[in-house]
Amino acid sequence: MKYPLLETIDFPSDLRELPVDKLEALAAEMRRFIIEAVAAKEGHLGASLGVVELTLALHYAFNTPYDKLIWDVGHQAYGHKIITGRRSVFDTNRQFKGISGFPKMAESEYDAFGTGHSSTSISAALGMAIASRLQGDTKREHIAVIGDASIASGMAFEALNHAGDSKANILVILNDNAIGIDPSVGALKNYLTQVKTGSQRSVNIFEALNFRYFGPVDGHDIDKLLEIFKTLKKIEGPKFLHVITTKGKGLKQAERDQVKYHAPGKFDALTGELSPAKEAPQPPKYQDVFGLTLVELAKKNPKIVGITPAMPTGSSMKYMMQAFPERAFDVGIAEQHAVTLAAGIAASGGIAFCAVYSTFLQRAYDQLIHDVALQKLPVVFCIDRAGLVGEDGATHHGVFDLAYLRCIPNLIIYAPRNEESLRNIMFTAQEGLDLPIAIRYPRGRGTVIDWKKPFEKIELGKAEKLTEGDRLALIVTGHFTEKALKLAKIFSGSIAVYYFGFIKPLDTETLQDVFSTYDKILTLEDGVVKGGLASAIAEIALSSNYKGKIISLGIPDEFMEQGSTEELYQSIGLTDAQLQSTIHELLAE
Ligand SMILES: Cc1ncc(C[n+]2csc(CCOP(=O)(O)OP(=O)(O)O)c2C)c(N)n1
Ligand SMILES: CC(=O)[C@@H](O)[C@H](O)COP(=O)(O)O
Ligand SMILES: [Mg+2]
Repeated sequence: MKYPLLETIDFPSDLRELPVDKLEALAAEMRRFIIEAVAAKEGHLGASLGVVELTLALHYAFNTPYDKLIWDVGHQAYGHKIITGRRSVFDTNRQFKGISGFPKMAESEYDAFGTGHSSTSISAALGMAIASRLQGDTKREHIAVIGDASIASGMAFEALNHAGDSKANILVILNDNAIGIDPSVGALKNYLTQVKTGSQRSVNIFEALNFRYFGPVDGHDIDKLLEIFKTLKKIEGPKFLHVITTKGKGLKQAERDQVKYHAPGKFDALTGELSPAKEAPQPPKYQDVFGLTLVELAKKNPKIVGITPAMPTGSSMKYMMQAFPERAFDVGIAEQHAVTLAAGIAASGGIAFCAVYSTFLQRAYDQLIHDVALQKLPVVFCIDRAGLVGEDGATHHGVFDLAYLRCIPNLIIYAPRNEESLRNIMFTAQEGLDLPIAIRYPRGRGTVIDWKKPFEKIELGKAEKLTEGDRLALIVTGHFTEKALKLAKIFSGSIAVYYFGFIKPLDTETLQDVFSTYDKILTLEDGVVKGGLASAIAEIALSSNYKGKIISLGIPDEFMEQGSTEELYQSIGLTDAQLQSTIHELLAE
């Protein structure tokens, strides 16, 4: 047997049959299992390696699934999945039609709450604890395992504030490894460092919030964890356990380069070395174009300030942070704060470029409306990971932004068709706007660009006709414009491609031309059709009494699961080949 102990554990009930002295060996097997699985299939590595002992100790000591265990973010729950009925399908982790890379209630009764976005676990656990109490069950434990970066988020603080003033049976376990995806930031991080080094002698802030505080304890010492859990199980009410772990524990490279090995892509399971990069020259990532262009612009424009909530590497804001440490801020997992901080900078004459993943910007919706748009503060939102993101799945796809932004007055919304137009809109925005702008672009690489090409100012609100064609108007936005151009080539002379970079303000003049010329319009976008570009066009078509046919392609009205973007496109008819046959049918009508 490759994993003699692990293969005997299908569920936590099996685990609880093992003598305690076997748990360390089991932990070593679990670690090896995770390393082999992630090396081959990719995924989040460091976080799961760091909580192997904690995972085993929790399921050993507590009566899951009766006791509720919630993993904050959930990217560290691979070990949990492996011992809760999913070992045999773990090779499908994050794959199309496979298991999710995050806890998911529909997947297992052991996944007490679905996660993916951070800092929700304490609120959810508290809600469950209140419900248990109301149902007369005072014995059930409700456990939130939350990382040091995630606990610094406002939402986690709101929950601590509430929980500490309750009698709820809640155990908050702070898994402190001093890093998020990038190094943790902020005063709380400094405080936690002082607690760990013993230099913090004043009041314990968690005790001050009325939690029974335990720790700090070595989170890789199973015996110690079990001993503390024994004590904690006897205590009713809110409890807080501070656990110290090492992210990437057990794989040398992952411990050494914790940022890279957060989600390292494919690597050699034996050596830990990353798979070599592809040899063929590749177009740059949108993220790098964003990050390097920002530095280029900031060199000339001292008003520019960069902000990212906890994603300096992912968004490439790190380039600005390296070049201008005084003018670029990683504010931690604090999307709401990031947006209002940007509003404050704009209110005082600065030009704030706020880089946020589309899915995480959902957190800051009120700030967008109330603090930015209502006051016409010209913040530049660089909305990264717009569209389908792939293997992270439903929690992370950035498909709602066009719909949720389009209804906000005063907001300009632009989706560059390639990296060159991303550079040009950034240039245009920093020249000075009267209104805020949201620039949305996808994860990954686009087309080859000429970095030396001088910037060109983009005319706000203007659509472009990119190809001539007499039978069908194809209205497209964002990076899907490349798809549209390929189609125009195939159906040469038949399809007129209109690139609507601006979803708001919408170029109604060009639209009227389209309405008066074509009796068939196809709209194409990588966002939800309901509320996005398609809806914008339909609204004007209705008010213009357009009598032709409009077909709208994009993300349907359902949550898309995980898979490669190509597999996901295939599942909704958006591959190049499927689009070609759709157009073929349309033209044949
Ligand atoms: C609201 C939100 N913002 C950003 C992220 C991206 N993100 C995922 S994991 C992570 C870092 C989490 O760090 P920590 O809580 O310390 O857990 P660790 O990875 O160290 O186990 C971040 C920023 C997210 N999932 N949710
Ligand atoms: C768990 C989480 O939220 C992040 O690690 C996320 O998976 C990052 O996504 P990117 O890989 O697109 O930066
Ligand atoms: Mg951490």
